[in-house]
Amino acid sequence: MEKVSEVRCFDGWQLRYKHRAASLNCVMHFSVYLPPHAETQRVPVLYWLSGLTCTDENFVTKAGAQRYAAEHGIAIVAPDTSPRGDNVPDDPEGAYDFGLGAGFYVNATQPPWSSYYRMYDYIVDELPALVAEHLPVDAGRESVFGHSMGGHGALTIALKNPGRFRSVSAFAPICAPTQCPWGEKAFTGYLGNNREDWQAYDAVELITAGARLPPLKVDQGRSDNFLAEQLHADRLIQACKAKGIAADIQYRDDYDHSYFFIASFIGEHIAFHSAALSAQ
Ligand SMILES: N[C@@H](CCC(=O)N[C@@H](CSC=O)C(=O)NCC(=O)O)C(=O)O
Repeated sequence: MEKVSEVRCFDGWQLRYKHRAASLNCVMHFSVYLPPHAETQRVPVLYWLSGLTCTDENFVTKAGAQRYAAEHGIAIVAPDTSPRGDNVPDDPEGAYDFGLGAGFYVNATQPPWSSYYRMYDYIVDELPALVAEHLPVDAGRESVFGHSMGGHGALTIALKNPGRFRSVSAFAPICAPTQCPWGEKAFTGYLGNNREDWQAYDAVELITAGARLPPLKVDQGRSDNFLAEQLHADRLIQACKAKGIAADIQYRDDYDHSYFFIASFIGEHIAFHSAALSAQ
């Protein structure tokens, strides 16, 4: 992989890399924050999955996470949200909720998407292997968090890999993508018309089917324009309750879907992950 930028930040480094991604059949960029502790030791690593329309840079420039990552001695890896490049197919109408910037963290099975859109494999296998090979992280101490489409990604990746992640958290996640317009459009395109195939990437369905979760924290703004139609936090609360899963899922009055909301609670999320990542 090739470093494309480095900036000093809270005595650590905000870094950006590019590399050829075999799982996505294209060149990808990702960002990494390394805390000061990484100069002398391997540090735990937290993967941030962004939402629709984002690249790896939205989180880096808007969430204000670096101060907290530096305090807790945690690296944060922020990947892009889809394969990229002139050859990569996009939504035929250029819509923001499918194709470029909207990979939904699944492995597409339908052509032409299946030749590039394998974001699940990229996030679960290829990127962590690359990070562990080249950066001073402790690959045995990993957690995952994300926003909206990325919150869906974080939840489903934690659910599908029991024992791998120490903790999972999400801001305004798409909790039941098989039951909302964003998810129905994306899953029809990437996975085909058989709705049974979609369930493997639906957090509420996976929890209801008995999948295990590490400690879970979710924040959801009550003034989020997408809450009623797309996100369905109540269904996540109900699914956890039905399975006796003790999750910290909170509604936040007046907060919307934006990075202002994320920046307001990012410190609490990183402290939550730090507790799990530092436990023996
Ligand atoms: N049409 C809107 C919707 C895009 C949007 O709100 N994107 C969110 C994530 S939504 C779910 O995955 C986002 O994080 N945007 C980037 C940002 O920096 O705020 C639009 O295009 O605005």
